Amino acid sequence: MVFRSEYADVPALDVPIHEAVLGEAAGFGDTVALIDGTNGMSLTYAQLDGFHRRIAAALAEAGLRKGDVLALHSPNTIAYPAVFYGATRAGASVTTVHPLATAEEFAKQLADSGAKWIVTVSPLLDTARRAAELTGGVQEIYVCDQAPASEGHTSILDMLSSTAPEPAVAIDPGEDVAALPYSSGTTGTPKGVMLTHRSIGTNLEQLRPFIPMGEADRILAVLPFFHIYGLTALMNAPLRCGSTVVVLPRFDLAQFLEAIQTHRITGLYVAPPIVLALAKHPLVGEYDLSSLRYIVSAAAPLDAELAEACSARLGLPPVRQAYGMTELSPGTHVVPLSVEEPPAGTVGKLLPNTEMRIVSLEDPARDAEPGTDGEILIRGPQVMKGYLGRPDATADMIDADGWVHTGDVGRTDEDGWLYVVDRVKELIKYKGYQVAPAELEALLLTHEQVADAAVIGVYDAEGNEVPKAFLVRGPAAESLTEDDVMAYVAERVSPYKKVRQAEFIGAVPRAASGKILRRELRDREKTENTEEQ
Ligand SMILES: CC(C)(COP(=O)(O)OP(=O)(O)OC[C@H]1O[C@@H](n2cnc3c(N)ncnc32)[C@H](O)[C@@H]1OP(=O)(O)O)[C@@H](O)C(=O)NCCC(=O)NCCSC(=O)/C=C/c1ccc(O)cc1
Repeated sequence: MVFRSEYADVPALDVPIHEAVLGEAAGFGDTVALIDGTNGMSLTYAQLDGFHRRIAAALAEAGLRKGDVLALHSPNTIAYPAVFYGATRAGASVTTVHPLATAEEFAKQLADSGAKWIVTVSPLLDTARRAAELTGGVQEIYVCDQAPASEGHTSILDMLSSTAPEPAVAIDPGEDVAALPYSSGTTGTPKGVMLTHRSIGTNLEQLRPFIPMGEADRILAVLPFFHIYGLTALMNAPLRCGSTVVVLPRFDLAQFLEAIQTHRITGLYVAPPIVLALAKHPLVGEYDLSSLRYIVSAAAPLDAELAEACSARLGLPPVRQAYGMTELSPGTHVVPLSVEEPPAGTVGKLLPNTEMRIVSLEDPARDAEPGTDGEILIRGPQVMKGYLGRPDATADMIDADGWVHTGDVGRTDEDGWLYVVDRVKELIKYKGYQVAPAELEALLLTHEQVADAAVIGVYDAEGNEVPKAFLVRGPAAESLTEDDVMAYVAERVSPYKKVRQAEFIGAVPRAASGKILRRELRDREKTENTEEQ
């Protein structure tokens, strides 16, 4: 059975993303577009419009051409949007990079995406330089700020006085890639997700009616712009509507609460760990959060009781969930703000122009019985173009009829509300960040004393899903401890990918094909936990 959206279709947005978002910017004039929540510096819409055009001109003058890939390697700053839209206006695809990526992780992304240009911030310049050295291929590294440490690198602040002509690049919104975020999808290591101007823009149109934004809205951007969630909900959507975006570079609870109070924030887009803090942390009571009108949570499963505790404590309507994934630009479901009492735990209803199937877990060729659990399949204009340079991985993810196999397990109720209940993909979600078991397993096998390794997600005492490694000792590795191995990994990956639990076992369970039997490890984990209780 194909579920279709109950909402009327919206037209595809067939313009480049910088036009879709900043088309009205000049008209918003002196309205404040962006505020740095750490120091109060701000940019108006007229400045954002002018600055992104100058950056486009300077990049084109430096030799950036349509189809080039530019790596944007920065925490959230007020300069981030100007660089992003400047790059797309010059014809680039922007690959967004985690600011805490190690040089080796960054180098892999540079090599895979073929990036020729890097824009970073001076505190991260060393990592960017090392990554560029490891790959070759990078023509120039720019910085967003000005600091003695970045001498010899052009700052985008210098670009603002460029007198070069603004490039007029012909962009085909349905074909040309605007953003190239990395995601591991349902299996394997991170891959470049090709999101076209049209898929991102149309998804903005699909989402707009349900969480409307306007000039009076003040949105807090603490989730990262480099993930499609932040890029869409915290950058593209509010800047398109003349709202004000208050930007924070990382999540620090006191700074976050202070920013809500000082800037009279009206809307929060968060992930479950922030809902937890808002529901439980004593510090929350010390701030005036009365400006808040709504909270949206996405990126990972949100416990219904926790959501209820959060909205009750803050005197707000229920926390609205949304569902989607990077490969879907990202949204497919949302709980509309206009629905006052959505059922507890739902991630929402299908967005316009979007279709869904829920297929049997035993026999994917069959639909699951109505109301029962099955894998969620999605079709719609927000589906990615594919994984860059990986036709096989793309074909595994998008079938011949255009359905994306999400790897998430869900069911609907009789009113069409979707509930996500489990996951069949091997991916681990640490606080809404993807951790690919295959990537950690490959790294663990580079440890001289580890003979074999498998990684699955387990839950820690706070209810966070965390990576756990099952390890087989190599010969002469009797003295190797779990802590040694965890420290080895921690030195080589971004902090969110750390292995946070480990256990030695006799052998990793594998199928005849060599494939790790993760279910056996999960069952083993469950049995051990039951025995402990
Ligand atoms: C704000 C969070 C929730 C919590 O932050 P945290 O507590 O600092 O933890 P981190 O996970 O960021 O950091 C891991 C470690 O790095 C450390 N860290 C941290 N920033 C630093 C630092 N700048 N220096 C140095 N150490 C540091 C941090 O202290 C921590 O240390 P440790 O635990 O001791 O290893 C953070 O995890 C976070 O941003 N998560 C969300 C990720 C995210 O946006 N995912 C979206 C994927 S796309 C998607 O799902 C789309 C859905 C969607 C669906 C439908 C829609 O309509 C729209 C969207």
